[in-house]
Formats: sequence, C-alpha cells, structure tokens
Amino acid sequence: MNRPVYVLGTGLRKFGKYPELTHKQFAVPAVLEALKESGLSRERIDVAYSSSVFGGSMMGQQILGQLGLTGIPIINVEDACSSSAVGVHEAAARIAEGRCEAAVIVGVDMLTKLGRGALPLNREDWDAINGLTMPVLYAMRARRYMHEHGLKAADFSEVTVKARAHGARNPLAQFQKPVTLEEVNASREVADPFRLLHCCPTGDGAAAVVLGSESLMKEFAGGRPPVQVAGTVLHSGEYEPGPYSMTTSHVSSKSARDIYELTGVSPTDIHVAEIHDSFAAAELMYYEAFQFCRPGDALALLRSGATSLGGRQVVNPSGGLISRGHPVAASGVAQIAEITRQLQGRSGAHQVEGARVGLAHVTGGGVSNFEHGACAVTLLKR
Ligand SMILES: CC(=O)CC(=O)SCCNC(=O)CCNC(=O)[C@H](O)C(C)(C)COP(=O)(O)OP(=O)(O)OC[C@H]1O[C@@H](n2cnc3c(N)ncnc32)[C@H](O)[C@@H]1OP(=O)(O)O
Repeated sequence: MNRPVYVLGTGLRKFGKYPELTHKQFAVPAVLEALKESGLSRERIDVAYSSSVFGGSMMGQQILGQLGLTGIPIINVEDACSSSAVGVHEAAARIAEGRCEAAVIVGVDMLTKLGRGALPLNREDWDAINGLTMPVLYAMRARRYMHEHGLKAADFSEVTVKARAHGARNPLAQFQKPVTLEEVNASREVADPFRLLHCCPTGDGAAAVVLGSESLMKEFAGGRPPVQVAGTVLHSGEYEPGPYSMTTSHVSSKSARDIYELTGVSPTDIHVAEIHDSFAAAELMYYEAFQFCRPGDALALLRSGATSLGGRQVVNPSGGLISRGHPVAASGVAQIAEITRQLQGRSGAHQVEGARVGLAHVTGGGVSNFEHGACAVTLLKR
C-alpha cells in the first residue's frame, strides 16, 4: 500500500536564546500551532514522534502529555541533527502504508543550556577524544575542498553573506541582521579556515508538523494549497574501519540520487531547498551533492545569484542553519515546515515566488568511522 501523504500543519518558533524556558515549555506552542493549522482535533492524531538530542529522556511524553495527546504511541527519535526529519520519514511511511491517518512530529533543543563553546561530543568516541568537534571536522573537509577546487577561505564568506541577507527577511530567524564580507572575514577564528560567522550558531529552537492522509487533507485543507510529501530518503554513512575519507559527502550524494529516483524529480525541477549549511563550506559541497551544479562549480553557482532570493533555485531562503539557527533536533522538522510554507506562498519577505517543488536536507552525527550518522532528505510538492 502506498498512499499519498500531506503536510497538514506547521508550527515554528523563532529560534534564539530562551534561558528562562524549559524544553517542554518552548516546544508546546510549536505543536499547538501545527495542530491548529491542521484543523485536526487531538483525537484524530494516531501517533507522535518527538526528538531532542540534549533535552533528556522521554521528551515526547513530556511535551505531548502537557497537551493531553496521550494514549497513542509516542516515539522518541534521536539521530543527532537529523532526528526530527527521521521522525517525519517514519511518520510518512506509517501513513503511506495505511497504518495510521495522522501523525504529529516535533523537534526541540535548547542548546544555550549547554553553555558556551562547541557542542559536547561522546566522550567514548575515538574522534571526539582526539578533538574532532563539529567545527574541526567540517574545517578539515573545507580545507580539502579548497585544495581540490582552488578556493580561498574568504570565498566561503559569500555563503554567510547570502544566508544572513535571507535571515534578515525571516522574522523567525535567530540572526536577522545582514553582514558584509568584511565583517565575516574579520570575525574571530574558530577552526581554520572557519571564522565565527562561517559557523552556524548554537541556540534554542522548536518546530512541529502534522502529517496526514489524502482523506484528511481533503477534509481539513483550510483553504491552503495542499503540500504533498512526494518522497523521503534516509541513509546512514557506511562503516569504514581504519583510515577513511572525511572530505567527501557520500551519504548526501547517495541520498540526493535516491530522492530524485524515488520521486522522478530532477535537480533542475527544485525551486527551493533548505540544505544543511552547518558551516559555510558545506553549502557549496551540498550544491554538488544535489547536482545543482557540477563538482567544482558551486562557488560560480552561488556568485551567479541563482541560489539567492530572486534566483532560479533558491537555497536556504529562511537563512539556513547559519542565520535561522541550528537547534539540532529542531532543524529537520523546521526545514520541512519552512518548505511547506514556501510552497503555499506564506513566507512573506523571504518568499520564493512561484515555488512548487522543494526539498529539505539534514545530515549529522559525528561517530568514528562513519561519514555521517544519518542523512534525511524530504521532497515536497504543491
Ligand atoms: C555531522 C553534522 O553535520 C552535524 C552538524 O550539523 S554539525 C553542526 C552542529 N552545530 C555546531 O557544531 C555549532 C557550531 N557553532 C559553535 O560551536 C559555536 O557557535 C562556536 C564554537 C563557533 C562559538 O561559540 P562561543 O565561542 O561559545 O560563542 P558564545 O559565547 O556562545 O557567543 C559569543 C557571541 O558570539 C555570537 N556567536 C556565537 N556563535 C556564533 C555563530 N556561529 N555565528 C554568529 N555569531 C555567533 C553569540 O551570539 C554571542 O553574541 P552576543 O554576545 O551578542 O550574544
């Protein structure tokens, strides 16, 4: 059985710093917003998926219990940055297979509670013991990319300038102030070649979506254009014992190939994408993984303006992880909510005009000998 699945509702909190709130307090309004948009009463929700990497055990029960959404399966999903997109992947499969009619998926993380500095890593992991924090891991990949394609560190700054220009138009972004190339290049060094403004920030965030079957979509469309989940793909990296390459994005390239094959959509059909720009260099690498350009042409694509608002294939209109923010477990579902609103023409000053096909890509999890822990891609169509 393979039934169509739709996004019935979205809930997005403004990302930022909320030290006075608990995870539960911050996430509940996102779920309420998504439920309200969906038009579904709580009794119509069959299953819930909840993600929080740093919030602690049973976060789903804490959030949904507050809303009286109990007595249904509540499944807590942890797959680092991809966590809540994995929840969407699983929920969509349940609905497509006819095992349920409606699901709510929520992601929340409050990273400011962790204090300053890089995100804490697993102290039993070999790479982590050797100091491979996320900025360092991506810095190594960026150095290799510079070597292979003749880029300078300052070239990555152009990604940040675009991200911050987009974020400045998004009232829900963590950073809403544009920056200049000079400001990015003058920001403090974090991990060569990255400076502070090449990195996504740590911050607090929560987002939710409600997915449902076609019959529910018809019953509760609420006057908004229906947005279908045309396909989802989930891959974990290959395990490679011994020396392995950290400089390529095999798992994202494989996920991109698979989503195009699964949906019959080609790279040039994508009008809008939210791509995992955790560090500025990553956005360029992922242009190539998603075949928006040939290997080595990513900087030229960026400079052409094609991926900026007003361009033909806009990447990260929300500001992406660099400007909208990256509260780990909230990011995947936030991207999917963002693309849904884009396809429905509801994105205000950062609207991609005429967008009908969009994708969300999130990848993460640093584990020794794995390229990435999990990469999730969701393709949405109006
Ligand atoms: C495998 C995968 O692919 C998984 C992934 O997604 S990897 C990505 C996961 N996320 C990360 O790794 C987060 C990356 N960023 C960081 O670790 C941190 O931002 C950092 C280490 C670069 C800086 O942290 P820090 O030095 O402790 O800065 P902090 O004390 O928090 O902030 C100082 C100021 O700089 C600002 N700031 C911090 N990080 C910033 C950033 N990345 N961009 C812009 N401003 C930033 C803060 O807002 C703050 O400003 P105010 O004083 O005005 O509030």
